[in-house]
Amino acid sequence: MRQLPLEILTAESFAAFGQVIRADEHAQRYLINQGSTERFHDLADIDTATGDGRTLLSIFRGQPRMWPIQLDMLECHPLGSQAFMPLNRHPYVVVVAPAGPLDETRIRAFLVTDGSGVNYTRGCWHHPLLALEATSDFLVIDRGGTGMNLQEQTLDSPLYLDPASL
Ligand SMILES: NC(=O)N[C@@H](O)C(=O)O
Ligand code: NI
Repeated sequence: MRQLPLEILTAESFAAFGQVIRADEHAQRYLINQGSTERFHDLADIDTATGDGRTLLSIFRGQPRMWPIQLDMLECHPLGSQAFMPLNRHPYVVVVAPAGPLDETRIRAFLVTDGSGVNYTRGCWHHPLLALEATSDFLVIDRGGTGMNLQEQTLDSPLYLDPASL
């Protein structure tokens, strides 16, 4: 079983898979509401318009995964993007690979500990939600509508997330 190291999530390291959603100094931001509110503007490319697509806003309540964490499959959404924004500060793990035919050598894992969210681009391979430490709620924005928007693939070689790489 191959160990998959956990990387730190940055906009640059995640660029091939989508956007990092973070209210920080890198965002386009400006004051609104007579200066009482700061808007961190347009943080992710929400892509749900394919076909009769419409944008869904949901909450996913993820149960914490227990170590060792074995990964046997990835999935992708060929018709739209999918964004996850944590509603608490519990850590979680994002496992991704570039869109297109799944190349298992290009699977990467990111540990998120600062409350940042992620938006997977349309077709980006990812593992279903991997919450850690506690039951965790995530605001999820993805595509509703007709068409098969979930493709799953079993890995030829299962992977283990390597906690020692933290
Ligand atoms: N299937 C579903 O709605 N959830 C997955 O897409 C996921 O990425 O968690
Ligand atoms: Ni998904």
